[in-house]
Amino acid sequence: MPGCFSRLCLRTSGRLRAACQRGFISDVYASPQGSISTVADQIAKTPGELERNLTLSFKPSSNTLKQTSIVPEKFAWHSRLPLSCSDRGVGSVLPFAGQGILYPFASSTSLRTENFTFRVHYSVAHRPGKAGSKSRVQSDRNTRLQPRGTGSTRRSSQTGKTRLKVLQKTDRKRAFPSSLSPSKSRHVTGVKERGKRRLASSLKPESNDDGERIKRRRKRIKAHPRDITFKRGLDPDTSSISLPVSASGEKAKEDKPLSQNAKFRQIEPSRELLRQIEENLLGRRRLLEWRRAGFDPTRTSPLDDVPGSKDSRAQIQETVFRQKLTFIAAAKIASSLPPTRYTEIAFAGRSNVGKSSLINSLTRQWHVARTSDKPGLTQTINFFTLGNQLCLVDLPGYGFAFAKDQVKENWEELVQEYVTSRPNLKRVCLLVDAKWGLKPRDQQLIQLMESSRTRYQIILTKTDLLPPLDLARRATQILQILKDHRSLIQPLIMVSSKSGAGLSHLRASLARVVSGDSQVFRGGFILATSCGPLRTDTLMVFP
Ligand SMILES: Nc1nc2c(ncn2[C@@H]2O[C@H](COP(=O)(O)OP(=O)(O)OP(=O)(O)O)[C@@H](O)[C@H]2O)c(=O)[nH]1
Ligand SMILES: [Mg+2]
Repeated sequence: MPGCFSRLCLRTSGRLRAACQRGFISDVYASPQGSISTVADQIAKTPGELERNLTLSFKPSSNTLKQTSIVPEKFAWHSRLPLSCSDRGVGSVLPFAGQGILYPFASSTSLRTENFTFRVHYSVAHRPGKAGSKSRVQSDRNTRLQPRGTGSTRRSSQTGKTRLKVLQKTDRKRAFPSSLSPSKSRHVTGVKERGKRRLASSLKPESNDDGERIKRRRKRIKAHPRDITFKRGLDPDTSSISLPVSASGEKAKEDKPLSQNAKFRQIEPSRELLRQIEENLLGRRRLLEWRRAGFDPTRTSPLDDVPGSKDSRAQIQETVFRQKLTFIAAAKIASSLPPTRYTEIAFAGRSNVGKSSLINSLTRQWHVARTSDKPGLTQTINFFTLGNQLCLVDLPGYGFAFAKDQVKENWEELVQEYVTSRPNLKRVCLLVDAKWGLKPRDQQLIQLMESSRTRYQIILTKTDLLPPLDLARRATQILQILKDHRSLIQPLIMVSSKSGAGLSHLRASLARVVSGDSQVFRGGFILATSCGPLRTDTLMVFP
């Protein structure tokens, strides 16, 4: 019985939470009010009485801990069973039996990181319907099946199971006075408890006596706005589209303008692009797929390793990217920019898009450029030399960042000045998060570079977070938006610093900057042609 408490959720005033999925707390959501650094527990997967230690390392920034509660987020059928919890950390715990909510009221107001160990005791009953395992939950669930005001059951004298039977009988009589076949009725009494619930809903009448269609209520799962686990990487406020059904039964498609999400899904990517994504294992993939292709998922940036190789550094194809990456200067103001000795390639984009990570993974020299999951870490223009030929420039990001407005304005102005007036800047790699696509601030920078004739190339990052089809749509969408831009350098390249997918393409493309034979192609994608999925020696352009 997997996934009993499939998600636990830690909330502080509804803003701070840690989600637990498939038995492990895997995602951590932080807020400006505090942060959780480590959460570890394995939640029950088998029926029975269980006790577990749930340890949270939590750093409050104000007296927020008082309101912290642990809530099983996805209420499973057994979640009404009593839970109990005792506290071995700071504060006390009030078990809220019957509701499945644990309230640890902590008295601590210190701003230090604290470890709280909760001894969570929960009893997990057998699944309803299995022999000898009728529980209180079962009858609770059955009670919920009963619509209000039917009057067909008497609470005091009937068990949940009997009530369900009576309810089904009366419902069927009303909806299908004579049409229900005997075989179907046998089926109704024969199926297990879970099946009964589905059947009961399927037996509901779809139209009344006048032939009018009755609106069926769609079940909407309300997710936390920052929870993108089951979303397809699109705008959070446009995730669910329901087309209303008019009285005549026609869908009012024309009346309502399509949402951003619906428009996005209408994009049809080309076959070449889809093939390229498949061949290079771009997009969100299972580890199994990586293994089948001969990659070792335990390595850093695994898809950037040629299968079977032991020395990953030696496998970097473009010789220029094998050389040592050295930090030489950081500029906060225009006057502190270093002299123009090297050919420069700059990495621009929104904060947290993965600029610094890309510089590290391109050279496979980790931790040279500093990275963080907090937007706004890079606040100066950082120059890194690669041998004596090339300089990779890590620009501060624009958009949301944890920095003062004045500081942000200063660095944004500096970036604009740098990309428009630096004489030895040969290319700007404009990084776009594959999940969010081009944003207005990206378009502003593009306009600026168009007017100053700075050459730029679009690099889609974090491609490992998106399903392959959505990734292809995103690439197509961006190329459509930018199809008439003159300074845009093709091809658009999709990479993931985490998985290493697409990095060899980017190296090949950037190596041309050094050799001086970069061209502006009009509308195309690159396709790798070689023996292995990532041995890209030949680049072809498909218009
Ligand atoms: N899943 C995934 N995460 C990534 C990828 N690239 C970067 N990240 C993560 O994104 C976060 C931000 O990365 P950075 O390289 O610091 O981003 P940045 O653009 O330099 O950010 P600023 O310096 O704030 O402008 C880090 O937590 C990285 O681990 C990627 O390809 N896939
Ligand atoms: Mg950075």
